[in-house]
Amino acid sequence: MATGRTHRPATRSRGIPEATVARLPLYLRALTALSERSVPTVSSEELATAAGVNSAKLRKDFSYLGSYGTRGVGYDVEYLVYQISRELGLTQDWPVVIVGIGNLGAALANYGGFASRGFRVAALIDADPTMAGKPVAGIPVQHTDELEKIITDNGVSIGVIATPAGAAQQVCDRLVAAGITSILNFAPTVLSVPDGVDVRKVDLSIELQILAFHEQRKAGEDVAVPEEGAAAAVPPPPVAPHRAPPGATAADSGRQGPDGDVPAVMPA
Ligand SMILES: NC(=O)c1ccc[n+]([C@@H]2O[C@H](COP(=O)([O-])OP(=O)(O)OC[C@H]3O[C@@H](n4cnc5c(N)ncnc54)[C@H](O)[C@@H]3O)[C@@H](O)[C@H]2O)c1
Repeated sequence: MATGRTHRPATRSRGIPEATVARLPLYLRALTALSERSVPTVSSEELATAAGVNSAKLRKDFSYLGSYGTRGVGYDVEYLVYQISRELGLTQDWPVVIVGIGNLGAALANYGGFASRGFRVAALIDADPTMAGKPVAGIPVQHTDELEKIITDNGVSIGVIATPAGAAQQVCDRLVAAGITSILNFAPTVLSVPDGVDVRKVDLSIELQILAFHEQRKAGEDVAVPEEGAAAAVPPPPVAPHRAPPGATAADSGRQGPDGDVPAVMPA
């Protein structure tokens, strides 16, 4: 039965803060680009700019990895790629199942970026019997009746939910009961999971709502300042009806900070 925690601890094992963990993929993406250009070393400032993070924060983050760079030389790009990949668990292959192969599930299945980052789509699962056996991205869709067997047979620990919101909790419960311990949820609903199961939520509409908030603010700032004495006749700028997403912090709902590191996609 799925109950309990829907949030995550502030720190993970080995004392790496969750905020640092959330920035590691940004460093890795920037480092991978440098590696592809055969750049051997990079300074903390250059890497911070490429990753969109403040350089002092970057140095602090890397200190958790035991990586301090060399004065006057910087960081060894290849070694940092290895170190961060190892820390993120990307030096091994992660089979992933996607449940709900509609518009979004099919798009995710077709996304080439998973495989290049070590995530192999092991199976596609859908409740619609007419889809069973039909290939999507070259993988035959399997019926939800097979869900538990698929997860066991493939040793899957990461599940992606792309079903309608109303089905997501039930799908989540089945995934967890079958042994899934990490879930990426695209359905617009809050999932309840037992301790030991991590949930990350992706909701593009929340991102758009936050952008709408800022657009509204900008429009308010553009309203001409009235001449003295006329102020009382002019209504104040509109108050944004922004509601913070579940789990969002004050920093999340604010504008992008000086570090430029507010993720485009909110953590669960
Ligand atoms: N997070 C985001 O930014 C984002 C963006 C787009 C869509 N969504 C959400 O993603 C979900 C899917 O959207 P879509 O446009 O692909 O919808 P869709 O209707 O095209 O696809 C949904 C699929 O889920 C299957 N399904 C339904 N119940 C199921 C169950 N119990 N088990 C397995 N499969 C089941 C359906 O057969 C269908 O193939 C929705 O919840 C939608 O709101 C999220």
